[in-house]
Amino acid sequence: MSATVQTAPAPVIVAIDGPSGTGKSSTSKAVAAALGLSYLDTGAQYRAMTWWMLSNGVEVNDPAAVAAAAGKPVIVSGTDPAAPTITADGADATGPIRTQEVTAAVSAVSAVPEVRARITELQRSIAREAHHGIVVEGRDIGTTVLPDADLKVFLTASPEVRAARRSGELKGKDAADLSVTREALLRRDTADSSRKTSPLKQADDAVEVDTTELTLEQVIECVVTLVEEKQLAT
Ligand SMILES: Nc1ncnc2c1ncn2[C@@H]1O[C@H](COP(=O)(O)OP(=O)(O)O)[C@@H](O)[C@H]1O
Ligand SMILES: Nc1ccn([C@H]2C[C@H](O)[C@@H](COP(=O)(O)OP(=O)(O)O)O2)c(=O)n1
Repeated sequence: MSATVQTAPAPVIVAIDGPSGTGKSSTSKAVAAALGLSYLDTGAQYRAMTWWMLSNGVEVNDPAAVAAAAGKPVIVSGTDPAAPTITADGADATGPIRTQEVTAAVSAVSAVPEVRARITELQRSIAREAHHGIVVEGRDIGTTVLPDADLKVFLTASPEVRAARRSGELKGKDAADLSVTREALLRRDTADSSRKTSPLKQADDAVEVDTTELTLEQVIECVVTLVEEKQLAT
């Protein structure tokens, strides 16, 4: 009698990059939940680093001061897509990292090479430890952090649609009008795309998905299909 040996499927690594408001977080969480994978929001890590610096009196527009402090905070990400968490030195950073103050400072902090080196190392170790696979979303995942990812997706959408999505989220909190949100978003795109160290950029082997005319459900379905196709091909 011959025994059939069942081998667990190899962990799948999915990189989802793109500018703000294209749907990276919503899509990545849903895809990870649907496929039983872990989830990592790398933007939350840069935001947590920025929040820690602002809270600890580091001059965020002084790259030398930011570089000197980059090794100090202990940043921990919980990777359950149903309840992702983020802490800095043990303090819950979930709420504070979404303030306008952090959003306005995060591009400057994340452009500093010492910050990127530290957080990139953290991201790679989280991906290595994800035994069932992981969806990692950010700006430089496909190009720099996980260049050997099994699937790379680059989400895009028109600036108008992205601003409308963001401003829909802000209502009742930091209500900013649409044009202010649009300008802030485009400023951040320019800063993130033009920095020297691992700028926001589509990887050569990424699949581009323009979400302008798609519902969130359609984007999720499209990415789930792309992951399943990769899994079947290996
Ligand atoms: N395809 C879509 N259609 C409509 N709204 C969307 C779509 N994708 C995302 N959203 C909404 O837009 C907002 C920003 O999405 P999010 O996933 O945070 O984007 P990102 O992580 O790229 O900044 C959220 O409120 C989300 O629900
Ligand atoms: N892999 C990453 C992820 C984010 N960043 C930086 C640049 C982004 O403007 C900020 C915030 O990222 P986040 O994904 O939270 O931003 P949005 O949700 O798209 O507004 O962090 C980065 O430099 N590299």
